[in-house]
Amino acid sequence: MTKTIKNIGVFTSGGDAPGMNASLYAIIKAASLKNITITGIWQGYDGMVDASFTHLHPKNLAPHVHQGGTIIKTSRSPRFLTLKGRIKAAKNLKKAKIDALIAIGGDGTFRGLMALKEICDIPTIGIPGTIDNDMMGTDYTLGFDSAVNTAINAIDNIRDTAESHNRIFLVEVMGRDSGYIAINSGLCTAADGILIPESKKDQVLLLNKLQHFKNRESLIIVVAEGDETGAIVMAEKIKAINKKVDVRITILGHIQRGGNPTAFDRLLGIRLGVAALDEVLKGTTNVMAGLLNNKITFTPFEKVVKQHKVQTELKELVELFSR
Ligand SMILES: Nc1ncnc2c1ncn2[C@@H]1O[C@H](COP(=O)(O)OP(=O)(O)OP(=O)(O)O)[C@@H](O)[C@H]1O
Ligand SMILES: O=P(O)(O)OC[C@H]1O[C@](O)(CO)[C@@H](O)[C@@H]1O
Repeated sequence: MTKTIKNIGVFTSGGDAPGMNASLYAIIKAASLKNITITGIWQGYDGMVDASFTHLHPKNLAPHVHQGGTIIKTSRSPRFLTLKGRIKAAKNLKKAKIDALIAIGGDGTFRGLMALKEICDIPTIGIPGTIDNDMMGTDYTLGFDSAVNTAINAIDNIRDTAESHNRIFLVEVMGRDSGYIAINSGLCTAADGILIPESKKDQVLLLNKLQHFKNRESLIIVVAEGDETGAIVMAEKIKAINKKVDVRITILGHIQRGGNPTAFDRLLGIRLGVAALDEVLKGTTNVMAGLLNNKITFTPFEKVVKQHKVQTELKELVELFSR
């Protein structure tokens, strides 16, 4: 028989992402209306290993819905990667009478929940929270839309100075293994080239175009962090084939992880938060709540692996606009 769930542990893990606070708020608000206690676990898996727990009330979260980051903090926890660390975490959850877990994080976070399952039968549900948008089982991850908008604003600013000097700018955007931020921000800023890890053709197209480039106009090239060469090496390649070009590099970095979440990310966080809560209360376990074709869907963690493929339609757009 499924154990009655009265106390749910909630945590954020991996890279923070705008929309995490909105999602936490939704979970806590919905839980309070069902008389369910929400225990916040500080700093991701580190808080589980250290028994760093706190009671959360909707009033704690409502003033933070519009803010990026995560008020209960996050971590990449090497200790939880060890069996010793996970055994300690499982004991702490039991001692704190936590009956179920909701985790907001990326695919690494869900791998962590699968590892925990081997030593502890607590039900777990995941909410995709990463700016990289690199997960199966959802069209969008929390924070992606906000990160893309941040990158677009930055690239728009760079465009002004690039135009004024007729320079080539290589703008590196985040995405450890994924080109989604580069594709969306590049297309929305009319970039002249978009380099992503999922394509091998992109560099060839760009270098062909730049061979005879005269400094009579500017060019914006958006490069994904996870691209096989990256912005710095690419700048060298460009200078090697065309000595006349004036190239500058801007690495946007963690600026893309912060800032207020967009309306899309706030609403996504709220929808997935409430759906995750309802589903875990039904006794469902080891699934991630996602949004597929604008419908809430639950996908087993085993299938939520890094998504290295980009839709053909988007890839074709990248090639079209890189010519
Ligand atoms: N195989 C695993 N076994 C146990 N724990 C894991 C495993 N993989 C990841 N974790 C835990 O999950 C944490 C978060 O994973 P990771 O750092 O990969 O971020 P993520 O959730 O993928 O988010 P992001 O996409 O923002 O990087 C890790 O620091 C580690 O503590
Ligand atoms: O938090 P860290 O360790 O700097 O991680 C940076 C990585 O996290 C991500 O921002 C995803 O959260 C990647 O795009 C990036 O490569």
